[in-house]
Amino acid sequence: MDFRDRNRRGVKRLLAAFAFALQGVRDVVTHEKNMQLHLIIAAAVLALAGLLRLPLLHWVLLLLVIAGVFALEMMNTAVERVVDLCTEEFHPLAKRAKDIAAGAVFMYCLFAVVIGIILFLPPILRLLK
Ligand SMILES: Nc1ncnc2c1ncn2[C@@H]1O[C@H](COP(=O)(O)OP(=O)(O)OP(=O)(O)O)[C@@H](O)[C@H]1O
Repeated sequence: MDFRDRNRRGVKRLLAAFAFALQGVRDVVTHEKNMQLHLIIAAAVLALAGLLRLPLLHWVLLLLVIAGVFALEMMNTAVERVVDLCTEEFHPLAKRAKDIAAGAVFMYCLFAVVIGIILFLPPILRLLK
């Protein structure tokens, strides 16, 4: 499929967009260490949720938070790549753009940890009693 072919219509266009999006997912999963770390942590969190038999609503919250981390990490990577494309020189604006994008992931992860504590602490304490 040629990315310059703008004449695709209907299902073909949808399938092409889907294929390009999957290429993006494969790209970050294979090349980005941070994304690989997020995947390992997400797998561990979901395994723990299974062991502790968390209620369905808690599973939904966990999946929302995990999806948010994945999506933000991908947007951060996209910002990094675009900045690298714009300049290979040191530029204060390039630094601000990259650091703000990384800060967005950090902020979200911070709140994800708090949500994790709220969801996991009570069943863990119950188990230890
Ligand atoms: N072109 C640039 N101009 C100014 N500062 C930059 C530039 N590129 C990166 N930086 C800054 O240098 C630091 C390290 O960036 P570096 O490029 O090593 O990692 P990254 O691009 O943020 O992530 P990755 O390692 O995943 O590519 C960050 O604070 C970043 O903002």
